[in-house]
Amino acid sequence: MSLAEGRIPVLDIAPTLAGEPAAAEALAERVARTCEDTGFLVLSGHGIDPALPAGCFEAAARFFALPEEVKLSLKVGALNIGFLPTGAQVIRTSRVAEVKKPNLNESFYIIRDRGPDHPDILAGKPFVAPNRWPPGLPGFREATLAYFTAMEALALRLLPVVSMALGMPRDYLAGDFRDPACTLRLIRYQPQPEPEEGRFGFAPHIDTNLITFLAQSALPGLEVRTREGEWLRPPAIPGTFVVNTAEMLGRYSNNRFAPTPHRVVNAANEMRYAIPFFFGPDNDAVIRPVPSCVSAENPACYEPLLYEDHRRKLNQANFAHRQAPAEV
Ligand SMILES: O=C(O)CCC(=O)C(=O)O
Ligand SMILES: [Fe+2]
Repeated sequence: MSLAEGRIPVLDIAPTLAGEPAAAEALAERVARTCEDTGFLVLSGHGIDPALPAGCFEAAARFFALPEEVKLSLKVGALNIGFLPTGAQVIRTSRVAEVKKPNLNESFYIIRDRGPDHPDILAGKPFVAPNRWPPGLPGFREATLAYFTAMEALALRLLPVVSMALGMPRDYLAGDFRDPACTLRLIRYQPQPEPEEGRFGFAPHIDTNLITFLAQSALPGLEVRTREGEWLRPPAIPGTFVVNTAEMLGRYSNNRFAPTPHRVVNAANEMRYAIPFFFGPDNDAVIRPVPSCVSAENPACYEPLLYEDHRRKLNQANFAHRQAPAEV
């Protein structure tokens, strides 16, 4: 086994999903060890029909091939729902690197699908609004939502493993994930065959949710920074998912499972596509370090945090169109 494979292990979750005795405990142990190190792992045996990510990648390619004016008519507004053109995201909140140049990607964000008369929308709940579906793309909505639904279900089935990896009872986190804030982001990266200082498909960053699921992209480009400062590529095994820990798991674990910086450079001569699924807590969940990760010697590093407050702050910092002109 190469060093990279050892630090980003491939974990077969089929025994856990089948409910085999002691499988979830054994998986939780391996997850914990990896989360203490790189925070990246690869899932096999997940039971997701390969047609679902394939259909979502295909939908992404069809969307980004639309004329620019059609895509711009779906441009994100106050919330990250819809189209984010190239150049609109600068990771100002990165603690990893000073990032000044915009990412060389364009994105399309989809959240849980709610019609305009959905009770959450009528109630004015924060961070909910109808999705912005592109016209003239038959099957796009169905393919992306089928993928969204399958990934949310998988994430919820793994939540007990995350609780156990934290050293808590299997249902400990369930109360914070009754209506989890999930986002499916379709991404197209421009080719970047010539390296350029400080220019990335996606600049070094950590994810801000709980855990992220990445169906394997057809092209390489994703790199993960170890604590020693080396950049590793996760094993690119077709049909698996790369999973990474994000900021809220860092908070729950009182930094025991600190999220790991990662970046994307698409050095190929063609477009690279990615379809990350971001799984996060309920918007009204209050994230606190869990008791098993706090002690007299290791006091809580974080105050309780309302997840929607966290999202509000990020929403303003990283996206050019939501900033006061003086800050841009
Ligand atoms: O494109 C990828 O492989 C990773 C994308 C990513 O890190 C993100 O969207 O947060
Ligand atoms: Fe990321």
